[in-house]
Amino acid sequence: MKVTIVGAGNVGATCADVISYRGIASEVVLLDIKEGFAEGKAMDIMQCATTTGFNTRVSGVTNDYAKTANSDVVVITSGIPRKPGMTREELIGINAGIVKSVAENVLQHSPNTIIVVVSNPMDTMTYLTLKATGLPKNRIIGMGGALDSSRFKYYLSKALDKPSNDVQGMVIGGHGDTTMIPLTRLASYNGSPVSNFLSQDVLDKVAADTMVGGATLTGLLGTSAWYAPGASVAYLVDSILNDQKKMIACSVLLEGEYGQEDICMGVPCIIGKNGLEEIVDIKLDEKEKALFAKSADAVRAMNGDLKSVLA
Ligand SMILES: NC(=O)c1ccc[n+]([C@@H]2O[C@H](COP(=O)([O-])OP(=O)(O)OC[C@H]3O[C@@H](n4cnc5c(N)ncnc54)[C@H](O)[C@@H]3O)[C@@H](O)[C@H]2O)c1
Ligand SMILES: O=C(O)C[C@H](O)C(=O)O
Repeated sequence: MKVTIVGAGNVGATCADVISYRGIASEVVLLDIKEGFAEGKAMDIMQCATTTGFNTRVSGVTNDYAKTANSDVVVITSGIPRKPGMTREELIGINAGIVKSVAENVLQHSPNTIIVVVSNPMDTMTYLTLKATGLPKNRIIGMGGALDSSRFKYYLSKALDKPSNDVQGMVIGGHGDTTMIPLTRLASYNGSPVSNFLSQDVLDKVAADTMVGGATLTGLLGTSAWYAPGASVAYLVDSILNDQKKMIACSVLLEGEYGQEDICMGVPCIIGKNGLEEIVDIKLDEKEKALFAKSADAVRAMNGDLKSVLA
């Protein structure tokens, strides 16, 4: 199976590293516009093959889309990341043009591919990719919820003082500091509701920390995060390539689901060899439904800024 990752920066290269290390795909192509950069990242990753024992072939190219031909999955991580103090939404001006041209280029050589959109503001970039390419909704998947959910489980595990892998939880809604919806009511510690162990105040703090999880890391690192983002993309790609049918919160086109139309937002999705295979209705309560509607209003307002790019 072949995966192309466009944008060999922090997230793209980490994703390539995790995919190869875990043997998720037989071939990974990294593509970047910076001369020699993807080639260098690929060479560095390939020099781990004997020490970590993987067989994936990783190569890098400078803007040569012919080398990406017949990819099963294409991941778009090209574009600029935010700096401390910025929101993801402020990236739209530069990233919209990049994402649109990248999506058009990859489809020329991989017309049947499934596209995973990572560049921010991710929900709007996913919507843009869908509108610009006209691909069916199952083949355009935005990655954000997998990452936000992993951060949610991290903060829950810290509050519980128990291992992350014993904690279950999901974040839906927009992938933004104010639009994410960590579902604390449904989160559990090995099947027991976390509210059995944590007070409402602590749960509210966990949700608040989760929502600004990316901003916190951006403040610490000076640019946005990459280890968990790269690993989250690899997790999603694994579910596609190996037809795992995992339920993962992904940004996909809603056509009535969760009360929304003509918008891409994070909802629980079954992800398999066809990409998006099902949107699962997890029965939100009235409060969660109201939060989802408010989140949708914000994402829709952001999508309004795409008019000139889509014209
Ligand atoms: N959805 C998420 O959960 C999530 C998580 C982390 C980062 N991100 C986003 O992913 C994007 C990348 O983040 P990063 O930290 O890897 O940034 P980065 O600056 O390290 O890497 C971006 C790379 O894209 C390349 N690039 C720019 N324009 C290109 C083009 N037209 N074609 C090919 N390559 C091009 C750059 O040369 C650079 O190497 C940002 O927009 C960031 O906000 C999203
Ligand atoms: O925070 C960012 O800007 C990058 C990414 O969306 C993240 O959540 O890490």
